[in-house]
Amino acid sequence: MRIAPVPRLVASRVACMRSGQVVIRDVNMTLHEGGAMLLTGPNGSGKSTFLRLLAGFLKPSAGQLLWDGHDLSGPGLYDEYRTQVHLVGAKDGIKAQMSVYENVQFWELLEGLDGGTMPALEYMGIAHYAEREGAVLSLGQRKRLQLARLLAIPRPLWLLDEPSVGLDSQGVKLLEQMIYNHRQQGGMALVATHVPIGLRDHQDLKFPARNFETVQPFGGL
Ligand SMILES: Nc1ncnc2c1ncn2[C@@H]1O[C@H](COP(=O)(O)OP(=O)(O)OP(=O)(O)O)[C@@H](O)[C@H]1O
Repeated sequence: MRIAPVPRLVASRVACMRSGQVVIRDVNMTLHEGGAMLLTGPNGSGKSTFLRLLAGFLKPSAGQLLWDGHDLSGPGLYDEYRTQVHLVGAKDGIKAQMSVYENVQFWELLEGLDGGTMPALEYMGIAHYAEREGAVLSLGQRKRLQLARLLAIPRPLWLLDEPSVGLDSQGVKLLEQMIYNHRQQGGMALVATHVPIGLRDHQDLKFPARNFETVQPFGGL
C-alpha cells in the first residue's frame, strides 16, 4: 500500500486583515514536495497578500498554516519556517551602491554559504555586470538579480510575485527552467502572475475579486 506523503505546506481557511479590512478569507491550499501552484485573480484580490503571509511578513487573522505538519502559530516555529522560504516581490532590495555580485553574495554569506553567487549570476545571464553597481541595472536585469538569489541561496519554498515582469522572452524561459529544476530537486513554487507562464503539472488557486469598493462609471460628474 502506498502511503501519501505529508504535504509540506497547508493553508486551511486562512484569512488576513490589512488596515482593519479583511483582504483574503477562507483560503485553502496544499503543496507537496516538488509541487507548484499558480495564483491568479484580478488586481487587488489578495495574491501578494497571501504570498507575504506565506513568507511570514503577515500573520493570519484566522485559519491555520502548517509546515511539515506543524501549526506555525506554535512558539518559535515561524522563525524556523522563514528560513525555508524565498519571496521575490515588487521590492527587490537591491542596494544601489553595492556591486551586482555583492547584492547576491551579501545574502549568501548571511546564510553561511559561499561560492554560489557567480554561478547564479552566470545562469541568469548577468555575470558580465558582476562588478558594476546595482544602480546601473535595467528593470529586467534587476529581476534577473533577484532570481539569482534564489539559485545562490537554496531554500525549498519559492514565493514568486509577478516574477516575469521586466523579463524578455529568453529571461522567461530561464525562469521557467529554473522553477522546473527546483521542483525536480523537491523544491516548491507558488507563482502569482497575470501573464501566462509555463509550469508543468501545477495546481491553480484563483482569488475572487474583492467587491468592497463601488465602481463609478467614468465621466459621470
Ligand atoms: N500595506 C497595506 N495596507 C493596507 N491594505 C493593503 C496593503 N497592501 C495591500 N493592501 C490592500 O489589500 C488588497 C489586496 O492587495 P494585494 O496586493 O494583495 O492584491 P493582488 O491580488 O496582489 O493585486 P495585483 O494583481 O494588483 O498585484 C488591496 O485592496 C490593497 O489595497
